[in-house]
Amino acid sequence: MATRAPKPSQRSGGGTGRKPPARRPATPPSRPRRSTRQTPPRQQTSEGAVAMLFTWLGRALLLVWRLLAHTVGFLVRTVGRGARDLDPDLRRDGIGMILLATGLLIAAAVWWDSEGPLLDVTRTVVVGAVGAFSPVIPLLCLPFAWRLMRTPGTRPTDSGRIAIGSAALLTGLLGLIHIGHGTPWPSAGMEKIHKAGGLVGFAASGPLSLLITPWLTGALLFLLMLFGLLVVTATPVRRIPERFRHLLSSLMTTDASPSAGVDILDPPAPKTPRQRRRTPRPHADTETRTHAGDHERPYDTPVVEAAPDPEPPTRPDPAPAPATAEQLSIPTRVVDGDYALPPPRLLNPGTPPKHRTKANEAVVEALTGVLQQFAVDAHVTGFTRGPTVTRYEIELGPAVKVEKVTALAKNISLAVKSADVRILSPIPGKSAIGVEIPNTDKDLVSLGDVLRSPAATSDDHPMLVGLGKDVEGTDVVANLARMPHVLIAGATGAGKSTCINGLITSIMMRALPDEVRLILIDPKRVELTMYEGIPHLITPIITDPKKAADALQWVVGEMDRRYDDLAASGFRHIDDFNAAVRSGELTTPPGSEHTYEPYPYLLVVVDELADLMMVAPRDVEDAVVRITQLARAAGIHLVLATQRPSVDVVTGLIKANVPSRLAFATSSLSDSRVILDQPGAEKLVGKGDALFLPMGSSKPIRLQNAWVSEKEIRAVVDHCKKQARPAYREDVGAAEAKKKEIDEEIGDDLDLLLQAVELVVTTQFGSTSMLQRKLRVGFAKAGRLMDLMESRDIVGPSEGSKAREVLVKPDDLPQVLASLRAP
Ligand SMILES: Nc1ncnc2c1ncn2[C@@H]1O[C@H](COP(=O)(O)OP(=O)(O)OP(=O)(O)O)[C@@H](O)[C@H]1O
Repeated sequence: MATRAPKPSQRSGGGTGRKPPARRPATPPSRPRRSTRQTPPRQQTSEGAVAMLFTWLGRALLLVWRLLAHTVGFLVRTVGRGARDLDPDLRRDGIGMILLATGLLIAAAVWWDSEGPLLDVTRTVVVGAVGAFSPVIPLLCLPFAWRLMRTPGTRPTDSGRIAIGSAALLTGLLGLIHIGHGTPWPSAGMEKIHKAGGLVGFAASGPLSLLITPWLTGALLFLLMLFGLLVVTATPVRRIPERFRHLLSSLMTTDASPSAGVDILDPPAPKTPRQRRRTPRPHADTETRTHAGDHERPYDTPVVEAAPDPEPPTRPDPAPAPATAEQLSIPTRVVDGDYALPPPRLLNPGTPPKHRTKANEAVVEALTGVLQQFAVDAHVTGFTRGPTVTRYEIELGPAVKVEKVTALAKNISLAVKSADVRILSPIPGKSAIGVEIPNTDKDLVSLGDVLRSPAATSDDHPMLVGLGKDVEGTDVVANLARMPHVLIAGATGAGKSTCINGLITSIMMRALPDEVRLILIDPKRVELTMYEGIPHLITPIITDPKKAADALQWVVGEMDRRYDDLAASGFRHIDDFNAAVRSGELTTPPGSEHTYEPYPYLLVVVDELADLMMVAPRDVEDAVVRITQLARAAGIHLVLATQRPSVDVVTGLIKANVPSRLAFATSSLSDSRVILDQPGAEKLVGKGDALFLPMGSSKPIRLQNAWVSEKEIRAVVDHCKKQARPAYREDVGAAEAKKKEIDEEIGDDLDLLLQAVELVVTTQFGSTSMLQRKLRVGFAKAGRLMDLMESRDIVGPSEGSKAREVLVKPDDLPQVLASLRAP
């Protein structure tokens, strides 16, 4: 966890230059104080003179080095001014190329002893500096150049860290090599220096060996090497065990995690489908798992347990399949032969997370300043940096009201120059107030990193998707099958579409088409078109809102069919049913035309619920409610997204039945209330900053949604399309509409129906209340008459409070009446 206590000087607000407060808060005795350093008395030993000599020697060397560095720096800066306008990627490529050229030059000078004045100088400098290590230098240039060119978004801070770490690593190593060769001094001849650790090796080990013996010097140099290694790999000492675990887990799983330091390598090939066949996991628990590489640490993310099934599923003798149940309604065999999942390398790594930056320290100072100005006895005791926001922890002194800090929200906003300050009181699980402030230097969270994290690779459930990283930098994944339905909302530009792309890409990356099938509804016609033709689809992408409403009706029918199979076979959940079918335990009786096959999960994604609700509010609401109430056990799950989270789109009924919510930045507090039933989303900063409220949880988790670019999506889509073609169901959104002939039996209502048709067609006004008034019937009867007319294409579908469209012209009335009278 990246919680760090600020420096004592920051806590006291020493650096702010503000007047001391009238009443200074008493610092609790337990708080660490600034340590006063004791300078040990100087020892006047005989070694003192030698030490002094080396100190001066060291200073002189440092002076020469600085002079050299400034000169080179000046030259580079002169060139750099022009280069500053270059695209960062081009700049990185340029540096990479220079590194490659340098490697080639050194290889020519050192490996092949080639002739030429520049090569002679290179040889003298390189061999003189690093001695026996010089043949390795060209090899080192290659990975560094590769990393620069391959890793987008490498920050200057990373380059600086890697340079410092490598320098320490190399110095330690050269010193050890020098000691290994008997620590020769230059006075013994440069030949010996060249064969040992070179001048750098000598500088690191020679003088020190005189002072503290070669053995002790060796030990110190070893520690220096170790330090260098930790700096290069950005591993604090306390995280060494965790890094080892990462390394082990990435060796044991097929995916290589870039966090394990292997981002320059292509991860191993994905599992074959046969390897990927899995035993379905228990479905009863609902969980959202997060992982930071260390399970030992407590995490805030709730693990939500839904009520377990009261009894395990029974395995009755296969009963005859019900007559109404169709053959498996989704063709499951879309895959001929082996289907390889897309390789993880198709998704790019993000930027490496930073745990502390100057911006964070400036905010700690500003917060401390505000607390002091208002004489509140409270202290900033640490902070946790996430990719988008940092959570600063404030602990109160004794008998200080929480309101004293929360009332300062606007002053804090002013001090840290950000309108999006969110105060958490308390931080869940801590007796501290949290102040979440957006980072001015954000990190990019990539879907690739989340899907390669142990949180995702440790579970091979096909419906597991990568969501992003929480405020502590922990990877957040979620199993859509256990959510079991999710509502995604947020203002335009807040990151909804990116999130939906992340969900669909996760499915394509992890699930075979036989395991998860998709229905994508995109009335906006722009967001989801790039998925057209992937083998997971069971119908082309639906863009017509009317067809979308019919498709939802089809899903209801599909759900009923699955329930029929479940009821006939005595299973309570599709996972158990599938397991029994796969193991051969469940078969239909001999002679039956019906065969059991595993049902794939069916994921329905609606990108813009508002467009559907405008066209057929009642039908859409009915279908959504029915699906969300029942479909979980049938393996059918909904993702509903909207940028208009108003009550007419996200109705009370829909809200009550869609338990998981993901809120991106909303434009108002009331929108936040509609999605989350609480404020908070209006304070989000956009661009994927989100609040996730999993089913059963009352406290939302703040997370930075994972980014996936269009280019990456296209690569994954292309891969999937090359593996298999979609097998579309013709009846989705069409045949199922026929199901609307709910009231085939006109029965005793024929006379009334004829009157109603006459009325509606002659007036060309399809209103239920008109039928009520003119025919003197109740609301239920008038509604039924309208449904009968809709199922016979006399009127169009319901349009909410508006009258229905009348589809029959007055001229055609006699014909229609005659067909109704016909038996
Ligand atoms: N997870 C993310 N990480 C980084 N940047 C993001 C992320 N999500 C969104 N963005 C940025 O925000 C912009 C808008 O995102 P997106 O198109 O997903 O928003 P939206 O809510 O779907 O908007 P609309 O409703 O208009 O389609 C993106 O182009 C990108 O620059």
